[in-house]
Amino acid sequence: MKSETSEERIQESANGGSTGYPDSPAVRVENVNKYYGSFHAVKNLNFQVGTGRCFGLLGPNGAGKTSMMKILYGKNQRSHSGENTVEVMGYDPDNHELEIKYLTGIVPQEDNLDVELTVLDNLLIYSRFYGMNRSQARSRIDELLEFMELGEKKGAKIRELSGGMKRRLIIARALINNPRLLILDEPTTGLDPQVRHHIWDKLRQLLNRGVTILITTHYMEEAFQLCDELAIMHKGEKILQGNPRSLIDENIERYVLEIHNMENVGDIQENDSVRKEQDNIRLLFYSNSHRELEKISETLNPGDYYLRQSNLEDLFLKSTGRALHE
Ligand SMILES: Nc1ncnc2c1ncn2[C@@H]1O[C@H](COP(=O)(O)OP(=O)(O)OP(=O)(O)O)[C@@H](O)[C@H]1O
Repeated sequence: MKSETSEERIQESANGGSTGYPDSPAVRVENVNKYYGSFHAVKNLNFQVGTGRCFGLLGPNGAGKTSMMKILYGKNQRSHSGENTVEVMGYDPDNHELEIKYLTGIVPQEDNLDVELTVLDNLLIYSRFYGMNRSQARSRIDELLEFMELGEKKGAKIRELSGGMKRRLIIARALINNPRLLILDEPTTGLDPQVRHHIWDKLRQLLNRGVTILITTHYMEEAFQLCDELAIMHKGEKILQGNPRSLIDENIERYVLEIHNMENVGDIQENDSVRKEQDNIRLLFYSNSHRELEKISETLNPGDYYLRQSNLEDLFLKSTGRALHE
């Protein structure tokens, strides 16, 4: 039996909703598709997000990440082209949008605050969507502004805030109903490194409190730092999934020699243990043997190259290609 009143729903959300036991996934996606007309934007997607875990969706522009996220919170209808399942905290978004609204917090890609209103009024208006009374809302808002370190901006108009403050406020807003699942679509795009690190720290604190996080990002460092697991999408399809460290270890050579000045580079060939890649500004040699790459580097000017461990960005480019997508 589901809760009837908004207060009960908020309480239920605080207690973990319909999936308040630790082993059940917070999100389950099986064979999900999304068509826009005849365009196939999400293709047979499958993944699960464990309760209290951080799951990342990565992919080039147009890969289908936002389309998938919107399906989860009911802003997009999935296409029913075959047997498929979507469950968010145990609910199907097709017929339980309201329940999901009470259990999740959404940080959309765009800043959709009301610019004419103050920080406080933006949050108060949002609290009404959850049926919170004014005193309940005010104490929650104070708590959240303190958490996101925006207390001093309570009376400020939105247009007086920096980009970083607006993003922090949108995260605070998404937490107003004490959600068990937080969905963030590129939460730190365009922000300076200090704000980005600040937001990562807050997201880690939420994870430590048991909140489940689903995030899309174009920042590989962000995905590596935060995600227990991630899926890389390409043209609507999932092409890789796993723990970030394991994905790197299992899918790309350990070391890379990056050559930035290609003017004086002779014709270095790839061989069985060295793989060559090139983009407009760099020549890259990948190998599991540090020594092999060192040997190549000995033929170069010291300032022209960089020998390092390969990372998530190397894997991302290897798996989704170096050509522009959209
Ligand atoms: N409402 C829509 N109508 C038609 N096509 C759409 C619509 N929304 C998205 N698309 C298309 O679906 C594809 C996937 O878009 P989506 O926004 O899901 O990608 P994304 O991976 O989130 O990209 P980005 O990283 O740029 O945000 C794109 O080709 C996009 O143009």
